[in-house]
Amino acid sequence: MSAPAPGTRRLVVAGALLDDLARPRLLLAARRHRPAALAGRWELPGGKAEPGERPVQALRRELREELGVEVEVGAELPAADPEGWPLSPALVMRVWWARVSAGWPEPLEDHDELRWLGEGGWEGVDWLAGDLPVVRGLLAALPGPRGCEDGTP
Ligand SMILES: Nc1nc2c([nH]c(=O)n2[C@H]2C[C@H](O)[C@@H](COP(=O)(O)OP(=O)(O)OP(=O)(O)O)O2)c(=O)[nH]1
Repeated sequence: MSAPAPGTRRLVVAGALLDDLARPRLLLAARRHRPAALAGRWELPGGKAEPGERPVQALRRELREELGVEVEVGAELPAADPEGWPLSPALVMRVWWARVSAGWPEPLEDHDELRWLGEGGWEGVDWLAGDLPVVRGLLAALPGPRGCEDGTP
């Protein structure tokens, strides 16, 4: 299959919401209840950027609409593809580390459950297929013995 032409996929933005950006332990996962084809599967909260909308601005809007929170946005999780993490032939996703700065996350729109996944449990829900490499990328990017560094002081 040939790669999609650059810029033809719709951008999805998502937050890897942590309890603490400097010493992450908990990651927030959200279970979709719609559409039917995705219901019951878990994802990172976020959504589609509108045409002309800056990606981080879109992320803040989506998290406000979906979870009712304001966030501190950290670094982006780099993907091998400069456009982001492929989700489907039509969708590509960019992901930022983030932390809730105001409010408490509630499943207000597309989700019926939110779960803070603890250490060792980040892969333990039924993620949407495109999210598995992302979650592994998040784990690999964690500092210290859990991640790509060997933890040697
Ligand atoms: N938000 C989010 N969407 C994901 C992830 N993984 C994944 O495959 N997707 C897919 C599911 C959807 O097909 C698409 C995101 O669309 P969405 O329905 O959340 O977008 P939206 O809130 O802007 O809603 P709409 O405009 O389509 O009504 O990307 C993920 O981790 N987070």
